[in-house]
Formats: sequence, structure tokens, C-alpha cells
Amino acid sequence: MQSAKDSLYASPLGEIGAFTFDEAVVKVFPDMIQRSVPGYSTIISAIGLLAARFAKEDSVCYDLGCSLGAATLAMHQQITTKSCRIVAVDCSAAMVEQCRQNLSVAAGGAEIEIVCADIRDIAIGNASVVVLNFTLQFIPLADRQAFLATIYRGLLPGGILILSEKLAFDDARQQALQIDMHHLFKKAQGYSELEISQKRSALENVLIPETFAAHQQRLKAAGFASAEVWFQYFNFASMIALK
Ligand SMILES: Nc1ncnc2c1ncn2[C@@H]1O[C@H](C[S@+](CC[C@H]([NH3+])C(=O)[O-])CC(=O)[O-])[C@@H](O)[C@H]1O
Ligand SMILES: O=C(O)C(=O)Cc1ccccc1
Repeated sequence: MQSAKDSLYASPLGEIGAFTFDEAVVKVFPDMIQRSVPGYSTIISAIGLLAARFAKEDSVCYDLGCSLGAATLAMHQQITTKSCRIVAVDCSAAMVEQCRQNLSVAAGGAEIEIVCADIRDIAIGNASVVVLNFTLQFIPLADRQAFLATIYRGLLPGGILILSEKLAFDDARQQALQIDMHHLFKKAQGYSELEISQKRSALENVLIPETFAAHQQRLKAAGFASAEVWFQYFNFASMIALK
């Protein structure tokens, strides 16, 4: 997936609008997410491995908030199960359009269906794998419990939810340190102080992180038997919830 360098927040912006997944973001998205999310590539690879382990015959693997289809592609490359289908969903028309182009190379193996829709509105059923890779954080807090309950109901017994999120911390010093370390990570990736602070403003009230404890509690309340972190790099974590 070739991509232009992300310089969307490099020049001073008079007014910083709320972050959206529009055409401008789509053009630079692979570079943006790679340089902004510590461990992103590691998580994508592991999603492929986990999908290969959990994908059941005649079941569906969902990639919810698929963006350009990186997790779908990883699952497609790793799944060897017969008659397994992958459904990739995103509500950004610009993302879905580019995702269709990116995934057109994925021939053979699991069939891929790409849907432009709000993930809160789709039917989820017969699922062996559900991926929410940095997507739940953009869903309003008030909708998160009901949405996870819908995912739980759509999963087959023994199914897996892979939930990756930017985390918050209850302890004030941890919260300050982890955010600081994320900003140092971004600086080391070539982002300037201005880019970091303008993007931070754009994400305010758009990307809402929660603590691991809050996620774990919600997952259990939705019905999941267990929920644990399998990967964390500063304030970015990926969790496994099992039905
Ligand atoms: N309600 C919604 N319905 C559908 N899509 C949504 C919704 N809200 C947000 N999105 C979509 O969720 C994606 C979040 S990016 C996911 C990365 C990807 N998973 C990856 O593995 O590369 C994460 C990030 O940019 O930090 C965007 O494409 C939104 O359009
Ligand atoms: O850039 C950030 O600060 C993030 O939290 C990650 C991110 C990555 C891509 C789009 C939106 C947020």
C-alpha cells in the first residue's frame, strides 16, 4: 500500500477542525497510522495469526472500521480455513473506495466483502473473529456497551474479539507520562511539535480513550468470558476478548 507522507498538520492552521476520515486523510493514511500508532505493524501481523487460529469453517470474520483494509489483508493472507468469509466495514466513503482498490489484489482464499456503513447499524452473525482495530475509540461512549453486546451476540461460541485502543490511565502521573512518551514516539517518527499539537486538538472529543479497566469491565458486562491485553506500547494496547 503505497502512501504519501502525512503533512496534514505541518503548517499553522488558523482554526483546527475536528478530525475526519476524508479524502485528504485517506491519501496519507498508511504513513499517518504507521508513524502515529506505536506497534501498529506488529498488531496487524498478529491479527492475521489470531484469525488463522480462530477462523471457523463456514463462518464470518469481521473487520469493523477497516479503513484501507490492512487487517483484512493480514487475515486474508493467513486464513487457510475453507469457506470462510471476511466482511470489512467502514463508514467513510473515501476510505471504502481506496480500500476496494487495495483489496482487489487479494485473489483466492477467503471471499472479501467491503461494506460502506456505520458499524453500529450492521447485522453481525455467525462470526468466529471480530476485529475492532482502533475503531471503538471513535464510537460515542454512550453507544459502546450496546455495540459490544451486539458483537458478543454475533459471535459463535469460542469466538474472539480483537480490540485495539488508545488507552487512558487513572493515575495522573502515568497518564501524563504515557501521553508524553507517545509524543516523543511521534517526534522520533519525524513529526514536529506543531504537527503533534495541532493533531492533538483535532482529535479532542473525537477519539475518546478509556482505561483498560473500563474496557475489561464493559467486555465482561457484554458477556465475554475473559478479556486481557496481549500487546501494549505506551498508551496503545490490543486486547483479546473470548466468548
Ligand atoms: N461508526 C463507525 N462506523 C464505521 N466506521 C467507523 C465508525 N467510526 C469510525 N469509523 C472508521 O474507523 C476507522 C478508524 S482507523 C482504523 C484503522 C484500521 N482498523 C486499520 O487496522 O488500519 C483508526 C485510526 O485512524 O486511529 C476510520 O476509517 C473511520 O472511518
Ligand atoms: O495520532 C495520534 O495522536 C493518534 O492517537 C493515532 C491516530 C492515528 C491515525 C488517525 C487518528 C489517530
